[in-house]
Amino acid sequence: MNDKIMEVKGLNKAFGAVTATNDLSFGIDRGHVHALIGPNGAGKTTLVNQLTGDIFPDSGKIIYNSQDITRLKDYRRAHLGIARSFQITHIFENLTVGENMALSICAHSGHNFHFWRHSLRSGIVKEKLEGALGRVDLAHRRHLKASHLSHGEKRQLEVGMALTGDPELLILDEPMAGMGPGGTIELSKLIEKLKGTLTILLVEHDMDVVFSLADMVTVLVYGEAILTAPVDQVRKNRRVQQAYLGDGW
Ligand SMILES: Nc1ncnc2c1ncn2[C@@H]1O[C@H](COP(=O)(O)OP(=O)(O)OP(=O)(O)O)[C@@H](O)[C@H]1O
Repeated sequence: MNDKIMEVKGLNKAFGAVTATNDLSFGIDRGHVHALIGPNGAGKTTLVNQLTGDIFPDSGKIIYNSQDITRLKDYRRAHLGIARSFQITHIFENLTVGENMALSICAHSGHNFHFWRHSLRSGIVKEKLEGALGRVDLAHRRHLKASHLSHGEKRQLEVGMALTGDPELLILDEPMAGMGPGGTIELSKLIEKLKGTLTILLVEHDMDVVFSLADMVTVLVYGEAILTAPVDQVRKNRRVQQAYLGDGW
């Protein structure tokens, strides 16, 4: 199998007169944390929406595990192993942490949604629940209502829920948004821990987080990928400094 889990080739997407994705090409190496950076309006969310199948490009190709998925529906991409954790939390505040996770496990394993509480008694679900809670360090919070979690812990839960489908590629869309320093450290630790167990595409504005976690970085400017390179090269690149990081970098 190709060592690129995903390749984007000549992708174009316009909204009326706005070109949000402009002949964009880059690849993501299997097992890497690959960051996507760029100023506001650079087209990061539009690109991610095309990778997950929420919107379709006008032209160009998206190849995943050597398969052309450009026109594949979002749920079919999820079945192929692409998971996304959103900027806005998608958890049930009135359910406990354990219940949220169990619900996600049941949804991914095809259990009847109406009987998900019942399926909590199933040994397989229980075992998966233990693993899922442990993976995101929330085992000690399992009986707490999700509404009582800190902002950072909610993100951890959300990432945990995205992981219950055993994805190969996890897309994290601005996971640090709205987070205090403590939450950022905790979530960074979690991403560091996940590193190597799956491929992560990290859309992130916090450059300290990007530079400490990413193996490779793609820089978007006006919908174009102006550079895909290891962190050190991105830091030093003159065009990136001028376009995005400012001359202070
Ligand atoms: N549904 C839409 N209709 C019209 N224009 C859109 C739509 N979605 C995005 N755009 C435009 O496309 C461009 C890219 O937007 P996008 O949200 O993808 O950028 P971004 O890099 O994710 O920005 P941010 O960092 O602020 O989230 C912007 O000019 C935006 O206004």
